[in-house]
Amino acid sequence: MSVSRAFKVLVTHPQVPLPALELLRSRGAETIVCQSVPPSRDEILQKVAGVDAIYWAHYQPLNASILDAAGPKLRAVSTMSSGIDYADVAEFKRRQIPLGHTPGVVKNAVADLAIGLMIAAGRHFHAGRTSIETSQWVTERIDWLMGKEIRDSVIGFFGFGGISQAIAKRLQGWDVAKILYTTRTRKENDVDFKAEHVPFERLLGESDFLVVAAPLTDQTREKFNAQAFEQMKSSAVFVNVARGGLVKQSDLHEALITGQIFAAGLDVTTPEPLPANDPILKLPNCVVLPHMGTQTMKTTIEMSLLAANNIINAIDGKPMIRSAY
Ligand SMILES: O=C(O)[C@H](O)CO
Repeated sequence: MSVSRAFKVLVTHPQVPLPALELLRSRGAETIVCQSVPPSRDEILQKVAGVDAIYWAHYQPLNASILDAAGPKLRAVSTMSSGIDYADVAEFKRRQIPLGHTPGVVKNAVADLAIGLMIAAGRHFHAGRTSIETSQWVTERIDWLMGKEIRDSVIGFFGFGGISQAIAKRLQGWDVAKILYTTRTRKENDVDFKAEHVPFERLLGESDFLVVAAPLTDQTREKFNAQAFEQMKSSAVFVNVARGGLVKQSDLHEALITGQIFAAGLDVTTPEPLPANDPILKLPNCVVLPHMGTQTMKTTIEMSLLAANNIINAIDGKPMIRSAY
């Protein structure tokens, strides 16, 4: 059933894919599209007054100041991201304003990238490239750039939602030794991936590749710190595709320098963007990417449509497809 009357949606970024805008418009939306790149808070605050819905397409704080500026007609907000650590979810709950986000559809693109990082870090892509650029291509050494294989390795996941499960599914054909994961409660479908639910200490102590794919919350913030790295194998490869805030980056830097762990692959850092002179970029055993896990056109369009459908459902008085609370 279509939405019966016109409603106004503020879209906070001019590059939201057209299919999502067309979907909103086909359901009666008047779309007010912000034009600034990067998005300007002033423009948002100026245009948001009186809208029925907000399509939040970037990572600026989504908090009471935006909700106040929107006013009493606001009935739906959806982000175009899976992670919503920049949103004040408690404030949405308090005001009973539906907040949607776009998990699920991001899993395949992020899983591909995570496996890329496992290989890139485990096999010294960064050091290899640097050695060419600095004329240090050491062909005479047999032990040069010796890396870690996924075959016969214990793969550990911190978090076992859609992204981890998409990685585990892909790895079924890679002859891994074991798949372990740590979450608050056991996932009933873990048998589908031959994965074992283990306490955090076992995950740290046994993983050859440890992949972080869990939301950033007060409970997970800086979970990977000096104490955690000390419990990991010196041969371990650490990969983070979640949020930089789950890792105490100075402790990771130390663990990589001292050989506490073997290597790291990071799609997310603190801060973002990472300054060009950040010490983590200088480490030969660390591959760093600029938070590009979902950056494929296919996934971006799926995320944009899910955000639009979240809004349409809420305006129709139905539950959002993926609600943040
Ligand atoms: O949360 C997400 O959707 C991805 O990390 C992109 O930010």
